[in-house]
Amino acid sequence: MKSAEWRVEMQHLKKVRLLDRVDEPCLRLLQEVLEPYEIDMGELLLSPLEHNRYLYLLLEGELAVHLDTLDGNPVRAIGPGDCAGEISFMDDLPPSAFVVALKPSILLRVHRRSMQLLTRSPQLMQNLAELLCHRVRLSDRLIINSEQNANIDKLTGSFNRRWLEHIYVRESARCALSGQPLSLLMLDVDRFKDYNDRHGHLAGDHALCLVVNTLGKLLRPADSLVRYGGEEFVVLLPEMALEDARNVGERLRQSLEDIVSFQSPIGLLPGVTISIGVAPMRVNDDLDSLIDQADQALYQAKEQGRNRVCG
Ligand SMILES: Nc1nc2c(ncn2[C@@H]2O[C@H](COP(=O)(O)OP(=O)(O)OP(=O)(O)O)[C@@H](O)[C@H]2O)c(=O)[nH]1
Repeated sequence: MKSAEWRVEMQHLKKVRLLDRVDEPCLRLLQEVLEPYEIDMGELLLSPLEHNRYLYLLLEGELAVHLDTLDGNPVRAIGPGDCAGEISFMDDLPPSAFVVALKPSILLRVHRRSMQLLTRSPQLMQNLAELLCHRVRLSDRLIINSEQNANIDKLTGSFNRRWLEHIYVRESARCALSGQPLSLLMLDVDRFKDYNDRHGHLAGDHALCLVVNTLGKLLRPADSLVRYGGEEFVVLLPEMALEDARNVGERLRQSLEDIVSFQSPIGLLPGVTISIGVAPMRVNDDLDSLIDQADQALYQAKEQGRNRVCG
C-alpha cells in the first residue's frame, strides 16, 4: 500500500456512506486527518495476525473479506463508499478477518488517535452504529448458513448423519412422550459397484442424486431423508408404526423401480433399484440399536434378491 500524492477534497468525503449527513465543519476537520492511499490488486489490507490502528474508507476499487484463510471464497465484498477495519479500529483488538484488494483500489484512512474527532459528530456515530449493526446481522446470517450447511450432504443435498443424530434425539423423545410410534428405514442402492463400473463414477453420483430427488418428493415434511454414507440412506419416520412404514418403504422402492432411465447432465442413464430394511423404535432403542435392527432387515432384503422391503 502506498501513500497517494493528491489532496483529500470534499467531493471524496461525499462518496463515503459512513459520512452521510455529517455536517460540513466536521467534514472539514476530517479532511485534515484523512490520508489517501493506493493499494494494488492482491495486496493484503488487514490481517488477524497484525494489529490495525486505522479505519479505511474505500473510494474506488473492491476489497474482499475472508474469515479463516485467504484460500477459500470471500464471505463478502467491500465496494466504493463502504469501509473496512471499523471493528478493530473501534475495539483496538486484532482484525476479525483478512481483507484483501480484489482490484487496484483507492482508500482514505484515519488513525485511532483521531477517534475523538469522529466522536464529535453524533451523525457520524449513528452511521457507525448502523454499520456495526449491519455487520452483526451479516455475521448472524453466516452462522445460520454454515450451521445449515453442516447438516447437508454436499453431493445430493439430502441431510447427513450429523443431522440424523440431532433429529433422532428430538423426534424419539417427542414420540416417546406422546406415546407415538417412530420407524426407521435403511435403504441401499442395489449392485451399485456394478453401476459405477459399467457407467462411470460420475454416472453413479447422478444416480445418487436421482435417488434423493425421487424419494424426497414422497416423504412428509416431518420425515428426514439422510445420506448415511456411500450409497446408503436412512429415512426417519416420526409418528409412524411398522405397518405404515413398510407401506412407505414399498412406495419408495416402487418409485425408483419405475424409473427405467433418467436424463442427467452427462446424458441418458439407467435407473437404479433399492433394497430397504424397516425397523420400529422399541423401548430403550437408541439410534445405533434402531439402525442395527433396520440394517439386519436390509441384509435380509439383499439376501432375498434385492429390490424389496424387509422387516
Ligand atoms: N458414484 C459413487 N459411488 C459411490 C459413492 N459412495 C460409494 N460408492 C460406491 O458404491 C459401491 C458400493 O458397493 P458395494 O458395497 O459392494 O455394494 P453394491 O455393489 O451396491 O452391492 P449390494 O449392496 O450387495 O447390492 C462401491 O463401489 C462404492 O465405490 C459415491 O458417492 N458416488
